[in-house]
Amino acid sequence: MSAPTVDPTTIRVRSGAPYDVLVGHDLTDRLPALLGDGVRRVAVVHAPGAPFALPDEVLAGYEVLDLPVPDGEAAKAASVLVECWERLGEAGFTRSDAVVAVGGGATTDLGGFVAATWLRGVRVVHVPTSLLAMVDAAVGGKTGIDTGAGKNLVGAFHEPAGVLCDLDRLTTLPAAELVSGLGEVLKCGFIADPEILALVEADPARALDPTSPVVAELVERAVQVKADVVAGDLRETGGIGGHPGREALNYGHTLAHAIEKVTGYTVRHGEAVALGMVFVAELARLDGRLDPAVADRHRSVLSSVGLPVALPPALDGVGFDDLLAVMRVDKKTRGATLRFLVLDDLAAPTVLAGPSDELLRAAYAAAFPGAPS
Ligand SMILES: NC(=O)c1ccc[n+]([C@@H]2O[C@H](COP(=O)([O-])OP(=O)(O)OC[C@H]3O[C@@H](n4cnc5c(N)ncnc54)[C@H](O)[C@@H]3O)[C@@H](O)[C@H]2O)c1
Ligand SMILES: O=C(O)C(=O)C[C@@H](O)[C@H](O)[C@H](O)COP(=O)(O)O
Ligand SMILES: [Zn+2]
Repeated sequence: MSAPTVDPTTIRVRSGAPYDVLVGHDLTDRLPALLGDGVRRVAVVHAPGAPFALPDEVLAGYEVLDLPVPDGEAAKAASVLVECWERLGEAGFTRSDAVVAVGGGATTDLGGFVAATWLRGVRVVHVPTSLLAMVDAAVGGKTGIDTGAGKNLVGAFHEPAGVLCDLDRLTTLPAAELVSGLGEVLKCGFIADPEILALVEADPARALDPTSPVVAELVERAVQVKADVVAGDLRETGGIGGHPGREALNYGHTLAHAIEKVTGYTVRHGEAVALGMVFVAELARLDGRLDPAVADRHRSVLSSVGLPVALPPALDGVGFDDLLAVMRVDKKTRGATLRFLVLDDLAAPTVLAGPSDELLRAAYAAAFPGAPS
């Protein structure tokens, strides 16, 4: 059942071409306003199934090209992208037409990349359906697909014209996916807004209830963090005043992406980010920059909502060297120099460039005692 209709919270992303992220209940009928005037035809990129359907009345004013794509990470493949291009070509899709991507972060990443590449860029509006996509993937304009060498290695920056975070959609989201989304929410807490950590710590059960006002506040706060960061450094070229800029949003992601790749994407993104944050917290602690109590807070708050802080069975038999090999092709790597986002303190992210393999190994052993090297 939907909560009573109230005006959504509007978060403006003040980047290259400013746009709004709407957060609230019962918002689907706002889609035409986000698409804007002059759009006659929409290509709806969506995963299969009822949670990713848009009501007929919302699309009534448009000619609709239905573009179903595989569920989850399987959508982020070159073959799927090519199939979408073929469909757009057959339809004669023009620059006055628009893409609408409805789904989790994998769908919005793929749909955004379709929009970024077709005719060198057409309008896209995201309708994220997972917590993770609402707070992160659909906002900020990073789009892309995976390759055999790793995650998100091909992509483009292409900002949406608007983002519709209808919290009612979270009621069908599987519990494990909500938990995964909390991984990115808590990341925002560590890098920028510690009130997020306090909200979750005060009552973890409410953070796990998609109908609770706490979840609405967490979404709003995490979107605000992302909006602020990308407004300052849209293309990840660097921050100012010692802040790492957009790379801060990559907190925990260097190890996370390697874990996702070596496990064939069977570990959820937010789960992998949780493990990656436990790792970089130990890295920062061993490097003498992070108070041990803050490092420990990673484990406590992540585990309080059921995020993993110990290596899952999917990593059985995987040694640190296997992960290190994948981390060497991370986008933040420069030549042979690996770079990790770490914290000097809560809300004080910085880049640690070129840590020795010994330090990395020690941090991994401290984070995950007994793990194979
Ligand atoms: N572009 C970015 O800035 C950015 C940021 C963070 C993550 N990402 C990417 O996002 C992806 C992860 O996103 P995700 O966690 O949403 O995963 P996902 O898109 O794979 O969705 C996870 C699962 O949840 C299901 N689901 C989604 N919404 C649902 C709903 N309302 N009801 C029922 N089921 C629903 C999907 O069908 C899927 O099975 C990764 O590929 C990650 O790299 C991108
Ligand atoms: O928006 C960003 O910038 C991020 O880094 C957000 C991350 O949560 C997200 O997973 C992103 O897709 C990772 O980007 P990548 O450039 O490391 O592939
Ligand atoms: Zn992420």
